[in-house]
Formats: sequence, C-alpha cells, structure tokens
Amino acid sequence: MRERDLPMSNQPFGVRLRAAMTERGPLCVGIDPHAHLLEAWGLPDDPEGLASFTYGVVDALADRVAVFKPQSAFFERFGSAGIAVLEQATIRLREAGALVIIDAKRGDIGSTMSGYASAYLAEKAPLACDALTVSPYLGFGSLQPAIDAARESGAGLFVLALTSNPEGPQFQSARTAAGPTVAGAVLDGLRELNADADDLGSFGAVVGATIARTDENLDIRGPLLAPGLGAQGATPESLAAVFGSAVHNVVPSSSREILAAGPTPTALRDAAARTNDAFRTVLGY
Ligand SMILES: O=C(O)c1cc(=O)[nH]c(=O)n1[C@@H]1O[C@H](COP(=O)(O)O)[C@@H](O)[C@H]1O
Repeated sequence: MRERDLPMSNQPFGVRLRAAMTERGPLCVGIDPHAHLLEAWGLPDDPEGLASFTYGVVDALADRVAVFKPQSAFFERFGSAGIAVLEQATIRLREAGALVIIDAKRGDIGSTMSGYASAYLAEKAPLACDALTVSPYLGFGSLQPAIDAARESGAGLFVLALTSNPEGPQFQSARTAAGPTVAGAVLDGLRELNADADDLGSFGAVVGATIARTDENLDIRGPLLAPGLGAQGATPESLAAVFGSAVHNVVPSSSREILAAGPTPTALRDAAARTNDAFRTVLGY
C-alpha cells in the first residue's frame, strides 16, 4: 500500500500534523503546570494538584485543540507520581484525536539516545507520543537513533535551532567549522530529512517566536515549533515578520497565557478559541 493510501492514524507525523491543524486550527497549547499556576487555580502544589490541573486542561480542550505540548519538567518535579500524570494525560489527549509533543529536550550520545527513543517514540512505550523535542548539541548525528525510531513508528521530532531565550544566540549563531552557523547546520540537517515530504515532513525545528527576523533559511519542508507567544511577549502578528514565506508551517505554542485563563473550562475554551482564531488568520488556515 502506498503511504498516501494509509488511514490517517498510520500516516507519518507531518501528514497528521497538517491534517489536525487544518481541522482544529494551528494552536498548540503548552501544558506547563508551574507552582504559581496551581496556586492561581486554588490547587495544592502536590501530585493531586498536578493531576487536577492537568486533567482540567485535558477535559476542557482535548476535543478542540490540534496539538498539546506538556512540559516534562513540571511533571518530573513530582517524581513517579508526576510522570504517571504525564502518561495518563498523553493517552487521554491522543484518544481525543489531539497530537502530543512531549517537551523533554532530550539529547545524549547515540547509544543513550536510543534509550530515549525507546521511551518516547516506540509505538507501545508507556510514554509514547506523537513527537519529542530534542537537543542537537552533542552533534546532529547523535540524534540518529531518535530519527530512526521516529521513522519506524510514524512519530516526529522537533530539534532546537533558534530558541526563544536571550542566551540562545551565544551558541546557535556561532559558525561551525564547515561554515554555516550551528542553527543553520541544524536546519540543513532537517531539510535533508524532509526531502521526500510532499507537504510537511515529520522532522521539525524549534524556532522561537521571539527571535528577530533571521537570515537562516527556515524552509525545511517541516514544521516550525514556535514557542514564546503570550507570556514571553511574541504576538500572532509578529509571526509573519519572523517566519516569512515559511509561516504556513509554523506550530504556534502558548503555555502560561492560555493556562492562566483557567480553571473554569469555559474560560480555558474561550482563551484557546480566541488565540486559535488569531493564528488561523495569520498562518493561513
Ligand atoms: O522547546 C520548546 O518548547 C521551547 C523552546 C524555546 O526556544 N523556548 C521555549 O519557551 N520552549 C518551551 O515552551 C514553553 C513556553 O512556555 P510559555 O512561555 O509559558 O508560553 C516552555 O515549556 C519552554 O520550555
């Protein structure tokens, strides 16, 4: 059977991502259960509070938002009880037809990377997700086990390229021995991985929405995860200036700004719908 004849659930991540963003709008809701947000929702800063917060977001939004990005750090801080919530939330979101990017920014030598790949990208893993954020600073080639695992299971990767934090350029703008910047080398690697994609490949870059216009070529035939919207200051309107002709491939991600609208489900839904509408217009959905 040719790839394009497969049912949607068996399609590669990039195909499923485009379909989900077209159907539900491009917004990615980041699930970052900060201690101050638990407090603002009237919840204790413990595993029960974490569960109420996370499932509150899942119950309110899983059937209407295309993509969720739980931030592993805020689950890890509660040890195994927190990881159990991340696991359950991921399962529930996927059952509701949403895509889940686990934001764990993993990166290690190849042999350890294959351990991370088994943890997040193997189809039957307890924490199996649709895509994982990964860090290329041990060399782009160190990501190969994750790339292989993603191809095998139909998952995706988002590789850090031009991050939203002010310290990012210190390394990312540095020149490699071969000539391009570190970020440029990452984008080149991704372009190669997506070379066969018809529309959107499964290998994405993380490009903060807060960065100024860049000279790097963002046309990687893959998704561009753009955090930094809302709490870090970027707006939907700023995306066109940063991403230029690649703007239709942007996955705009917002965490604290949406989450602060809770805990009532109606308020969360209103905040997500308003933000999604603004992105639909700017990103051409
Ligand atoms: O990979 C990421 O998602 C990421 C990359 C980046 O360059 N900047 C960035 O803020 N993030 C993540 O995106 C989320 C941003 O959260 P808010 O600032 O609350 O919307 C956090 O979970 C960050 O770890």
